Formats: sequence, C-alpha cells, structure tokens
Amino acid sequence: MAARKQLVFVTGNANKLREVQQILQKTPDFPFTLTNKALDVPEVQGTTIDVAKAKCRSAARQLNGPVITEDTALCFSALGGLPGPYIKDFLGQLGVDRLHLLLAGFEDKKATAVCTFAYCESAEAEPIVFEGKTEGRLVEPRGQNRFGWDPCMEVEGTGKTYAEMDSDEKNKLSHRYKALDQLRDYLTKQA
Ligand SMILES: O=c1[nH]c(=O)c2ncn([C@@H]3O[C@H](COP(=O)(O)OP(=O)(O)OP(=O)(O)O)[C@@H](O)[C@H]3O)c2[nH]1
Ligand SMILES: [Mg+2]
Repeated sequence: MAARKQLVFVTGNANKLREVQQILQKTPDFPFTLTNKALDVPEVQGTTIDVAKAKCRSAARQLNGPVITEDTALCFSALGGLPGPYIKDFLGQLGVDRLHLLLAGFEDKKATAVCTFAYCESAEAEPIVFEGKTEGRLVEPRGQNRFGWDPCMEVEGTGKTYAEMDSDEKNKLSHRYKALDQLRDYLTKQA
C-alpha cells in the first residue's frame, strides 16, 4: 500500500489541533497523515473567508506543499457580526469572565461560532474554503474552561455551553466539526 501523503495543519493553537485530531480519528480512511506546524502567518482584516484564505496562501508558500489552516470567528448579532474574526483580541483583553459584558446593553444575545478551514494543495493553488456555523447565545461563563470562549457559548437547543459538554458531544455539533466534515469529504473524494 502506498504511504499516505502528508497534510500540514498550520496552527499555533493546541486546542484546535486536539479537536481536529479527535474528529479525524473517526475517519480511519482519511487519505492524509496530519502533521502540525505553528508558523507565524499574517491575519489580514476582512471577512472570515478573506482571513482564512490569506492564512492558507501564506502557509502554503512557506511550506511549499499541501496545507490546511483554520480561522475561528465569534459573531454577535447585536453587534452586526462583530467581533467576528477579531474575537481573539477581545477575549485576550476582557478574559472569559468579562466577555459577556460586551452584550450587557442588549436584549439580543445571539452568537454564531464560525469555523473556516482553508486548503491549499500547493504554493500556487488558490485556497478552497469550508465553513461551519453553530448558533447559540453569549452567556456568563459556565463549565470547565478547556478552550477560549467555550464557557460563554451556550449552544442553541442544548441548554449547555460548549464547556459543559464533553469533547465527544462538542465534536458532534461544533462549528469546527461542521467545517472539517466538509473538508474531509472533499479530500476523501479527491484521493
Ligand atoms: O472557546 C473556544 N472554542 C473554540 O472552539 C474555539 N476555536 C477558536 N477559539 C479561539 O478563538 C480565537 C480564534 O482566533 P484564531 O482562529 O486566529 O486562532 P489562533 O490564533 O488561536 O490559532 P491559529 O490562527 O494559529 O490557527 C482564539 O482566541 C481561539 O483560541 C475558540 N475558543
Ligand atoms: Mg490566529
């Protein structure tokens, strides 16, 4: 049997990597061996798709081979979709305990977690993007704080925050699962 091709997931985020590995473990015939590199890739301003594509182009050029990157946004409807791809800085400044204060003056607490994977087959290839969204509400933090804003994202229809779910439960309905599922399908059909 031919050796599987390598696919590099360029991310500096160990929690993203763990979830992606957990989800892909359930696909034994995934046609790549996934490795990881934490490269410094620029994150431009723009839509989540612009950000994801720019990260992937830069990573593919640096590594000259097939890569995936991922960008995660948290969008509040009361703020017209902000902070969106800029959530990392908001979380960094406010901390998980104060993130919910962003919507303190609003009745509308609707939040959408958006995960955008981008895949580049080579340094010259145009990135292909796969987007997954999970709807919910921004709440005061509840649950085990394993990952960023997980304790503040109460997922619609569950009454639980991501941080109140075990990893199996989160990985069946998360924004990341939904995007990765499409990427996995695409790559499996290409192989
Ligand atoms: O509670 C969470 N549950 C999640 O499922 C999740 N996914 C991402 N994040 C956080 O949202 C920001 C995205 O920024 P981001 O996409 O630029 O990520 P990053 O800079 O950490 O890694 P990368 O860009 O090297 O891949 C960062 O603060 C991430 O920690 C999450 N928090
Ligand atoms: Mg980043």
